[in-house]
Amino acid sequence: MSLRYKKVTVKVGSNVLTKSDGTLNVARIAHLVDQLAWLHQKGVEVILVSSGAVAAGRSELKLQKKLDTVSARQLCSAVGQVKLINRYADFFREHGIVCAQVLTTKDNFADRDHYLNMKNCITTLLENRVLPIVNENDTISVSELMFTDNDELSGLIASMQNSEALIILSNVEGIYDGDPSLPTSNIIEEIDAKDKDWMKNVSKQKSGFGRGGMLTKSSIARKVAKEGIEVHIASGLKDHILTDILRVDRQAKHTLFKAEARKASNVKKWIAYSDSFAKGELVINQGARDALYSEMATSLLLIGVVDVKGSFEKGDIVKIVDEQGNLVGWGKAQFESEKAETEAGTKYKKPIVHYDYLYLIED
Ligand SMILES: Nc1ncnc2c1ncn2[C@@H]1O[C@H](COP(=O)(O)OP(=O)(O)O)[C@@H](O)[C@H]1O
Ligand SMILES: N[C@@H](CCC(=O)OP(=O)(O)O)C(=O)O
Repeated sequence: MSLRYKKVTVKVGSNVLTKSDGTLNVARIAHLVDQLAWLHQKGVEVILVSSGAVAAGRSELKLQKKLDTVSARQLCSAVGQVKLINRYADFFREHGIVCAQVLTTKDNFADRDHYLNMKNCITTLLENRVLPIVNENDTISVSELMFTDNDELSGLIASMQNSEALIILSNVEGIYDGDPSLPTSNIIEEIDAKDKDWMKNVSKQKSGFGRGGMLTKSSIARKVAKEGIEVHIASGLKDHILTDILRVDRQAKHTLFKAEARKASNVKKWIAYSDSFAKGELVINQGARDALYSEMATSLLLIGVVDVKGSFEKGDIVKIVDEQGNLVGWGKAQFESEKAETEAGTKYKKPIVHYDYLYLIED
């Protein structure tokens, strides 16, 4: 019996791990661990991104007074993460597997050094046959600098670790072609990452304990699939779902985002997730935009830059927008903002962003 992948990132949403009364669904966690352990024993490298800390903490605490959102999140996650990780550790131990807790914040990916440090941490765990369990550190995350949700974090981890697949387990069977609560809606079984049409059916609606909803899952899934990683969105409430997705002799109804054949380089992957760390902005004209989107690998030259906003140093990430303010992509600046400003619109030879350090969002 063969398996589809040898290296996967699995993300589990809060609603899979909690019951409707908010308490941890211990039987569900045990069943997920059984499947993850089976994969681990078959030699698959697994990284688990698990939500559920806030939900687990909330059900444990009897709050004496009403707290503001930030304090409540800090308190609940600090208490809940301990409960959650202990459950995982106990269940994995029964399978003879050592797991590890990796708590992170968006800041830990801010520059290339931090990013590579995080990558090294997870790689070292995997090399030592330790199963990493990653979660955002909500206790110390600053609201404005948080991941939208753990879907975004799992996309980043899958990309950073060069996983072959990202499996997102939620409380729905996949992406529906209409309102998920209507009997007339059906699961879209396969999505081409280039296609956008189906997105109109995805609403902002989210489940009881979820943070981002299907909308973030969808856009992250597209982004990750375009980097050459297959993305499966499936129900974590279904028995054997993980093993059914990985075993070639099994099938399970869910949504698959087909990976694009072209694989992005490691540096481009890092830049793809660096939007919130951009220090400045380059406004480019239509000609430059067309050149960047042409079939040829093209660097951004200053001749096509009409405005330089903000202050940045050589090596900083800059945002690239068109004259209408639409986002074109991000890149690593080859020189500082002052020089870019002076030379903007000129035939200055050295590109402000080299193609190897340029990530374009598609239109
Ligand atoms: N077209 C759609 N197909 C599936 N789910 C959808 C769609 N539009 C909105 N949703 C909502 O997205 C929810 C899942 O996202 P979320 O609440 O973030 O879960 P999780 O806790 O797993 O991250 C579903 O429970 C559903 O209410
Ligand atoms: N770090 C949070 C995760 C919040 C979150 O993204 O939840 P979800 O949308 O259910 O994946 C927690 O552990 O509660």
